[in-house]
Amino acid sequence: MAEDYILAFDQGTTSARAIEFDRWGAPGMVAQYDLPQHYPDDGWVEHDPADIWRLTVKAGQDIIAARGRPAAIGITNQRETVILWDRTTGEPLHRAIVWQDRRTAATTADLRRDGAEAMVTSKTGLLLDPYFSATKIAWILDHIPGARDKAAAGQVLAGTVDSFLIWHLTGGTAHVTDATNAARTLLFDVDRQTWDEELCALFRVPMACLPNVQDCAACFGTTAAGIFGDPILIGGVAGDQHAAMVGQAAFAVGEVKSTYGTGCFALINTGTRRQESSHRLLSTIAYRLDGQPTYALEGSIFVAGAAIQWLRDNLHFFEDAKETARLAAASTEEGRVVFVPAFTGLGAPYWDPHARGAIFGLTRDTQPADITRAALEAVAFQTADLLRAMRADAGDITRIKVDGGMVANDWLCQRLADILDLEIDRPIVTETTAQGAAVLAGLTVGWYSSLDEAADARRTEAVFGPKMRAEDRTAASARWQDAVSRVLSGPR
Ligand SMILES: Nc1ncnc2c1ncn2[C@@H]1O[C@H](COP(=O)(O)OP(=O)(O)O)[C@@H](O)[C@H]1O
Ligand SMILES: O=P(O)(O)OC[C@H](O)CO
Repeated sequence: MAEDYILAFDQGTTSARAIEFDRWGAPGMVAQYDLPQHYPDDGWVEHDPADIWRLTVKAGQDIIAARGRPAAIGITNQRETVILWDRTTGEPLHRAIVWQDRRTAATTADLRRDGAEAMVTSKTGLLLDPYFSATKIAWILDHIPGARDKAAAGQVLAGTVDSFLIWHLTGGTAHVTDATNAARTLLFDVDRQTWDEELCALFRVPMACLPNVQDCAACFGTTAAGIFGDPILIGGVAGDQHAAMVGQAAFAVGEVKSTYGTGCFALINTGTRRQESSHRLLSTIAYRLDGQPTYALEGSIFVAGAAIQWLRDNLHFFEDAKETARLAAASTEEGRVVFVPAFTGLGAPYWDPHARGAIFGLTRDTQPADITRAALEAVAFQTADLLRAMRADAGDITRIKVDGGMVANDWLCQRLADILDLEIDRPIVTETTAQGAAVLAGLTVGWYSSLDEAADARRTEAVFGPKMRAEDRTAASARWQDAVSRVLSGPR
């Protein structure tokens, strides 16, 4: 079925995936390769750009070898992660510094102490936290000998993972990104829709390093001959959480999607006028089409599925994440064990990069099943913290659309419904991130005339409703709040 499918790349934190989507939004063949993680120091997380490139190309080649040439390519990616590379050779200056990395916590704390946060938040919708790209770019420029001189001479290009991939896919001809990825850097004015001189000066990032910013559905370039055979148009790009808004068809004001992968990211559509948060949520771009941004409020949790991976890889509680549903159901303790997985600090609404993880309530008979259950419950409690802030900012929420690797877990979906006290709507296609990238590319090549037309593809597979007694929910939430208060680092 050559040219009758869109090839969507989902370059996530833990894997490089390529997925085939047809016109009706149905996924076909999937090629996936795990991405090696590097943890060189406490709170540091890196990826090798050569791995990101090699595994992405390999995944794409697998699909194209089996299915022929696609009509277009869509790209979605882990956000905030930055790569700097040489304009002539394409050689990276350093490993990618990943969104979870906290090495620049002192820089953002200093800037906050200097009173910069109000200006930064009003322009970017973000907060001063090491999560975002700007301080990571400056760190590489400051720590690689000669990098600042090279950047001053115009020899260094910087970008998020989409930008790095597109530059290489187009044979070094297109240095571009999309508005949603740009909006995560701390360097992009989300009202004026441009890189901002004052922000670039504050974070010491030369503007000349930054890519051109385009709509999410646009011509980003064509692949260089040879990588995937004949050239293919790259027609859609969005950060993964934004692509998931598209895949989940969360187009109406007030619609919420929450994605459960390595981390958890909940976004509520706030329409074409940007709304600022009064409760430490981020104000970001959901997607931008024809120059018009649609905005969202976002709550970001750094550790969701990553806690499951930690139980699997470090504590060897199980071999496959799938086993967690059975283990959690087998746990007989009633929520006495509370696990705060603040491995790399806490995100929204706490924003504490110095917090670290802890498990409370252990007794002589605590079993792996109890700790596994607590790891899944932590995902629900953290989402509850986000939704509390979201409701305070944006009004009532009665249903959320969920997706991501973790929502295959029925126990977790039921727990989410119980703790959040609302309906959890799980779609048939849970690869909504890649689906969103395919939809954006489909808009560019004329498969769809509007987002709404593409949205017809979304179908609900299951709805989980709350079953927990209100007093049990209140007691469980109080245990969680108490545990969180114990891991917060306090004023520094
Ligand atoms: N059945 C499951 N129950 C709980 N967690 C799961 C399950 N399946 C996968 N996960 C977790 O989900 C994450 C993978 O989800 P995915 O959406 O692929 O992540 P990412 O895009 O961040 O790489 C992993 O952290 C894994 O531990
Ligand atoms: O790769 P994921 O799916 O964990 O998403 C990472 C986020 O984009 C980080 O902000």
